[in-house]
Amino acid sequence: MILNGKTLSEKRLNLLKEEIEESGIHPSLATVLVGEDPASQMYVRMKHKACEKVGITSVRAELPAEATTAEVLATVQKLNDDPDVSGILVQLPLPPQVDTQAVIDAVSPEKDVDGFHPVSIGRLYSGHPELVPCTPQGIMTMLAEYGIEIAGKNAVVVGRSVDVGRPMAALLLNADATVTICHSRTRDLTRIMQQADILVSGIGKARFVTGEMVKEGAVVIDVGINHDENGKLCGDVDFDSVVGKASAITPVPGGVGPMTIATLMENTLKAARARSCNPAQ
Ligand SMILES: Nc1nc2c(c(=O)[nH]1)N[C@@H](CN(C=O)c1ccc(C(=O)N[C@@H](CCC(=O)O)C(=O)O)cc1)CN2
Repeated sequence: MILNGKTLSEKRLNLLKEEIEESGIHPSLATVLVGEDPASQMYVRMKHKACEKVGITSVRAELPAEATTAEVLATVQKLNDDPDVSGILVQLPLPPQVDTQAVIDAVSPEKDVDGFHPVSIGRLYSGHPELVPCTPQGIMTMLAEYGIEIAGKNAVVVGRSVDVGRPMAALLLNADATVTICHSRTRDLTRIMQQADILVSGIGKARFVTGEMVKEGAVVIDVGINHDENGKLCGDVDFDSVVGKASAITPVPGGVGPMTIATLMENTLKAARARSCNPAQ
């Protein structure tokens, strides 16, 4: 079974549009883009397009590639203080001179629609998530929508990044999977991957995961955004060699990526709802 993130995200966005119309709430998302990285520019454009589709107001802050940490922090602070903004998204990666963690820490936890703030991460790891990072939450939505059971399964997450690997592991743990996180220093990586009922790869190596690394019937989730030697977009998973072995697999493109955007829209409504209950925030 191929898990179609493109179709599913469209379905979720249509539902969200209705929900927003009926809610009487006016969510708004502010994006912060520093520099002119073409991929980041494209992702930000996709986010604004999704906002338009579902009825979320969106505003953009753009800073030059040479912006300092202080300048980015001042932009975030302005958005924190703006009562018309319900969610703030700082597009990553930031240029090397900017202190990324300081910027993440500066976003008000109530507006942290990316779910990267330490408060959001703490809530997630304590088993009481509120705003959860969009890519892993999008994967959980996908698993639920396709009726894939998680409780009691062996889940292996390859990659320990703050935006994908770590929150993914926490979500799977909260859903009662037995979770192993692998990383660059993991020994016997192939043997561990072969034991996975659910395998999530977010390591950023083009077509690294091949058929012999995957257990028969495994669910394989590909978070990779890579380009192969011909410049073609591809994931971490060698789709052609894995598709025959997996019981379910996400393609790249058209798998996890669109779910990231749909989840961002859902998080923005969630943040706006919380503010409407507690306008003093
Ligand atoms: N602040 C954040 N920065 C980044 C995040 C994030 O969640 N928050 N994630 C990634 C990039 N990203 C969103 O920002 C993202 C990546 C890919 C897609 C997507 O839909 N990709 C398409 C293919 C698009 C193409 O043609 O290249 C797909 O997979 O089908 C959406 C969002 C890093 N930064």
